[in-house]
Amino acid sequence: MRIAVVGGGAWGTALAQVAAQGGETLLWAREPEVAASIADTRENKLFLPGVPLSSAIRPTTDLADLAACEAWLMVTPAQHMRRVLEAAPPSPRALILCSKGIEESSGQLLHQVAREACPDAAVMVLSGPTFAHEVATGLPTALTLAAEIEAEAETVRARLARPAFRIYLSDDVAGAEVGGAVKNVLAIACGVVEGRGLGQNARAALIARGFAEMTRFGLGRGARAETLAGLSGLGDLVLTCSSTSSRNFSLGKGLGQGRPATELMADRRTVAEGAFTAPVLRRLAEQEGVDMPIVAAVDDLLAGRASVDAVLERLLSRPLRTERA
Ligand SMILES: NC(=O)c1ccc[n+]([C@@H]2O[C@H](COP(=O)([O-])OP(=O)(O)OC[C@H]3O[C@@H](n4cnc5c(N)ncnc54)[C@H](O)[C@@H]3O)[C@@H](O)[C@H]2O)c1
Ligand SMILES: O=P(O)(O)OC[C@H](O)CO
Repeated sequence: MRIAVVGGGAWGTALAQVAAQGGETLLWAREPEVAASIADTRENKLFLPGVPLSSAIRPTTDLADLAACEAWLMVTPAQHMRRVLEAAPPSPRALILCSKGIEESSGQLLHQVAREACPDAAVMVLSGPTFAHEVATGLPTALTLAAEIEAEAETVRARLARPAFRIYLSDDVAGAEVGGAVKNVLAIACGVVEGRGLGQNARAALIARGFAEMTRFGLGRGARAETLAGLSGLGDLVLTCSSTSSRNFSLGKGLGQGRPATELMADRRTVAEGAFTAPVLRRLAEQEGVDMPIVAAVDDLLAGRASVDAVLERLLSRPLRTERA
């Protein structure tokens, strides 16, 4: 199975590094300087500096080259995936979604976007606690590959899995996606706690109550509770809420230190998906009557509608209730 990775950011480059262990791997990058940097120096200086890359990664900026590959790993930012698929050659056999987010314009999860754009492809979701720089340097990592057609998923797993890149199969596509999308918003909230100096107790409370929000939203979208409690949900939530290696956590830390979102978002070349997921997730939750107060607080902070102290007071003055509510 010939693999193409679509997106030359940190995660696309790390995934190409894994796939290249099993044979030549195409890496489509939007930026000519990224393709040139990989071809000339075997390093993605812009998005994954300092990691020597395999000679089996073949960089390109031409989407037409994807036609030669049976499986595409989609690793563009979530808001750009549909446009890239529409500009690419006709459907591959397998489309493996590795981005984390919800399409703002349609409110769709990415597997729904992919099905619309590529109706003939077997659509899968690959997600879990996976900092790109750790994967690219071969540190042990485990993740979930969710697909409706198990045989296709097994073929993809056989091509990609390595001892230090452990892939667990699931048939809960929506569940694997919801976890990755929602945890980015919650990681911003945990960053705020860190930046404002609110303490470790507050961060643990946010993780647990944030997980309750993720579960409520996910169950409403047909996700299963055990998927949300697995690698792509709780596992990724714990990782991203605990480290400044997370771009989402770092963004939240800046907000907690009192810097405005506009300043923190200006000129950044890397993507903090939670900033794009928060408004659409809040909108969907309100439409569907799902209580997500932490997500709403992050949305207000990002939009500059409320200060850290105001959202904190709002969260702390909510009525006391049972834990399962
Ligand atoms: N970095 C990680 O550790 C990691 C791990 C798992 C999942 N992800 C997810 O992977 C996705 C990509 O993140 P990343 O970390 O590889 O990116 P990045 O922040 O390293 O780089 C930004 C990427 O956005 C692309 N981009 C910018 N504007 C674009 C446009 N108009 N059209 C298409 N692409 C455009 C750039 O080409 C580049 O590939 C995100 O959804 C992210 O949540 C990231
Ligand atoms: O740096 P972040 O916050 O985009 O997180 C990266 C990955 O999603 C962690 O699994």
